[in-house]
Order: sequence, then C-alpha cells, then structure tokens
Amino acid sequence: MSEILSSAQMRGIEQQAIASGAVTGLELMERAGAGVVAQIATAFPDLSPSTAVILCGPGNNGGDGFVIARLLHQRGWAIALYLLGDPARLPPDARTNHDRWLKTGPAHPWDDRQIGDRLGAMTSGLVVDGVFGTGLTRPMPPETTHTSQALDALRHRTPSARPRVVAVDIPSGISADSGANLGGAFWADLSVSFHRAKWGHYLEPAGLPEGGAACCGQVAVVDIGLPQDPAPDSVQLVARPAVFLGKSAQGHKYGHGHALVLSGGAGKGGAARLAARAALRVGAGLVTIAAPQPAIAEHAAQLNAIMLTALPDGYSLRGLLQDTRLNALCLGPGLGQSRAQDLVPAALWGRRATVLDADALSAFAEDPPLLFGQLHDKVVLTPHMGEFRRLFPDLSERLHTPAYSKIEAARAAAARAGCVVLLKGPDTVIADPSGRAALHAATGANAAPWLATAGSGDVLAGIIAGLMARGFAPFEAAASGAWLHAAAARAFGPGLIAEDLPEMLPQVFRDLGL
Ligand SMILES: NC(=O)C1=CN([C@@H]2O[C@H](COP(=O)(O)OP(=O)(O)OC[C@H]3O[C@@H](n4cnc5c(N)ncnc54)[C@H](OP(=O)(O)O)[C@@H]3O)[C@@H](O)[C@H]2O)[C@@H](O)CC1
Ligand SMILES: [K+]
Repeated sequence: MSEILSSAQMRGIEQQAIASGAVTGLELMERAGAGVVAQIATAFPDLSPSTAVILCGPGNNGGDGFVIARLLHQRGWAIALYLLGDPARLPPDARTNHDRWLKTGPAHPWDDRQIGDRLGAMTSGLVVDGVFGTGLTRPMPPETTHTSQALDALRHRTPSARPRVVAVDIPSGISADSGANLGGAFWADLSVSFHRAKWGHYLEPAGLPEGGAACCGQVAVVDIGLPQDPAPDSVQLVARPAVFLGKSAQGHKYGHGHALVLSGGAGKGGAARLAARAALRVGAGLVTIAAPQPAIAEHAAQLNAIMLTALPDGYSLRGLLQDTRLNALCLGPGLGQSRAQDLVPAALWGRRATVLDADALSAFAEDPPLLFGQLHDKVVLTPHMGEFRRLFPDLSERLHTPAYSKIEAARAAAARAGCVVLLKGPDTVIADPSGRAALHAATGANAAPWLATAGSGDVLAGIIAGLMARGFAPFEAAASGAWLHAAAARAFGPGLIAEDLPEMLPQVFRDLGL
C-alpha cells in the first residue's frame, strides 16, 4: 500500500515544511523540476535531446516548468517556452525561476493558435505540460482550447510519430482530488508527481470526457525531501493485499470459518453459486448456500464441495444463526428484493461478519435509514454506483460537482451507515466510519477491462465474505478482496466470464507466493 494525497493535504505538508524552516519553496521547486527531468530520462531512455515545447501556467506548476526548461537546456535540448498569463503576477518562487530562465532563453507570450500548430507539426521531441497542477479547480481557460485539441490529435498518433507528452504533477485540467476532467484537460504519456501521488491520478469518474486515470499515463512520484510521516486521514492505494492470505499447516476446515450465502428462488441461484464458489476458493473452510425449497434441486444438481440447506424465511435464518460456527454471511446476489427485505434484518440481528450486495441494498431504496439503523461494524456494503445512488442519493448527486471525489463520497457513506462501504468501479474505494479509506485502482496499467461482466460483482461479494469467514477484519477483507478480484481478472485476460474468476484465485495466490 502506498499513501495518496488530496491537493489540500499536499498543500498542508508543503506549507508546514516551509513554515518550519526545514526547506524553502524555491528548493522544493528546484527538486520538483529536477525530478521531472530525471523521470523523463528513466521513462524514455531512447529519447535524445531535440526540441522541447514547455508550456508554463500562472502558478507554481508553471514555476516547475521554468526549472525543467533550464535543466533540459543544460542537457542539450532546444527549448520553446510559452507562458500563459502575466509574468509580473507569477507567485514569488515561480517568478524567480522565470527570471532565471530569461537569462537562457525567451518566455513567449501564450499564443494558443501558434502552440496548437506547433504541436501538430511535431513528429518527435518533448512537450512538457506545466500549465496547471494541483491548484486548478475550474475549467481550463479558453486560451488553451487549440492547444488541448492539438494534444488530443497527437494522442491518436503512434508514439514513434509524435513527441512524448509529460505532465508536471498532473495533466492540466484534471482535478487532483476527483480525477474529473474540469473541461479541456490535457493528457500525458507520463505524469511526474511530487512527494506522493494524488487521488486524481487514479480516480476515473464515470463517462466522458476521460478523467485522471485515463489521462495521466504512467505515474511516477519523486521525492522532494518533504517529511515522510503519513498525513492524518491519508488514503492508501491498494497495490497488493496488506494481510498475509496463506494458511498455517496446522489449520483445519473449522478453523477457517463457515460462510453462509443466501440464495434467491428457483432459476435465480446462479449469483449465489458464484459468490459461494468464490468464498470457498478464497479459503473459507466451509461454505453453505441457504435457498428456498423450490431452488434446492437446481442447486443440488450443480454443487459438490458447497453445502446446501433449505431456508424459507427470516424466521428460519434466526434459527440457523443459533449455530455460532456460521461466522460470515453474504446476502444480495440474486436474492430478490422481497426476500432481501425479510432476510437482511434477520442476518443483521445475527451480528455476523456480513456482506450486503445487490438486492440486499436495493431492497432499502425506499427507506435507506431503515437499513442504516440495523447495520453494525462487521458489515461491508458493496454498492456499484447505481446502488450507491439508491442508498445515498445526496452523496451521489454531489459527485456531479467536479472537485468532489469518490473517496469523500465513500467516506461520508461509511460514516452514515456505520460500517465499511466498498464503492465499486474501475476505481474502487473502501472506507470505514472512522474516515479510514483505501483506493483500489484497476485503471491505467492496472486495468482489468474484462471485469465488467455479468456476475463479477457476485464473485467480489463472495470473496469478501470468504475472507471475513477466515477472520479478516471487514476493511482488510474488502480491500484485499478488491485486489484479488482484479488480479484474477488480469490473470485470466480477454474472454473472462464471472465463472472464471474463482478459478483464477489459486494462480493469484501462487503469484503472491502463498
Ligand atoms: N507549493 C510548493 O511548494 C510546490 C509546488 N509545486 C508545484 O506547484 C503546483 C501547485 O501550484 P499552485 O498552487 O500555484 O497551482 P497551479 O496548479 O500552478 O495553478 C494555479 C494557478 O492558476 C490560476 N488559475 C486557476 N484556474 C485558472 C483558469 N481557469 N484560468 C486562468 N488561471 C487559472 C490560479 O489563479 P487564481 O485561482 O488564484 O486566480 C493560480 O495562479 C503543483 O502542482 C506543483 O507542480 C512544486 O513545485 C513543489 C513545491
Ligand atoms: K500540469
């Protein structure tokens, strides 16, 4: 796991370091610029000095651009630098670096058409985007329209027939907090960020235009000498499971828990079987499907290692839960809303580790507080965006505000629900009521596009229930579950269907060294 920051957190860390006298803003800017130049050499080892077009904006992102221009020039690059805005109004450190640059070469006043034409004519070299970084909270100004269009056109050319595009910190126009394209955003092959990556590098708001995860390219982070202590309320990027998923040699099946997956009626049992199979593959010692009597024959025909029991209603679920060995529940996949309304209260009464997904969430769309009043701290809610909207309509609405991120929405939802919320998507956020949050980003180089397939969410619910049956805490089970789910999809690759996901878990475990 690695820490990722919001723009406000990053600003706070910088300001504190500067105020303490440990470092000056000018030193940070120099290190930032030098870091970008070093990362360019690492990411593009075949790139030899030719022409670099450096685009500088009116803030400190532009200040980094002047440093980069100076350092690239020292390495033999021919520099064409354009400045958006009035040099007299640059913030002090950026102004200092602007003035230093003028001893080497000119800063051309911004000319959108000229820049657009120039970029369009480039077949090699480098474009450095130092227009806006973490300070941008509104759409790109109209003076960048042609530049943005020219960059867009470059994106569709093969890399060998165009310049490399490098974003200083984050592509201009992408919100560092939400990943939203604020309007007219640029894109990059490489984004070089400072101290820590920002939320917006990995978040990808639904729909078009493309946002952070799609536009940032490869994300590199350089150390600029700021204190390494974790920020309060920091968010962790889930790079692999944070817990050891192996089993000890001495264990027996009862030591690995018993997961109960509640199934819907006849003809609706596939989703529960997918979840149950995933719970078993992820290592639950025993897994039972509890189904209404008419669905028993169908399940029996398809199950071997998974056990089966008839369960008509919530009353009988309370009875079943007298068996304290049943330590994790999974409700929702294929459950049907009326059965969910009956079973969810009984399941929550049992105070087991519980995953509520799909119908177990939608069944409370009319009255979300009715659900929230029954939740407890061993529950994980796993909504996709549509289910999230039904339970948290106000938070979902706020997500249309460009700077409001999925991380904040999931945190607010977890606080309201009083349990862990895993908000699904290519960018999956896991949050708990204390404000702890993690982001699993199956985006960019980590993408798992074949995961968008019927039944995939049922498997995720089963994986999380299985991990909780094994004794992992809800937050860890959810975060590790999201990782395992995407890793299984990547391990299978194209052609994946939901049935394949549980079957890939053994390979994923082997790759983890278990
Ligand atoms: N602080 C440090 O120590 C370090 C910072 N570093 C670097 O600084 C970057 C953050 O710098 P930043 O905070 O100055 O913000 P930045 O992204 O340059 O843009 C804000 C400027 O744009 C302006 N503006 C906004 N929207 C606009 C619009 N639509 N049209 C026109 N103008 C608009 C806005 O004006 P205002 O909103 O005040 O009107 C303001 O002037 C960060 O990403 C990293 O690269 C590194 O060097 C490490 C050390
Ligand atoms: K930028």
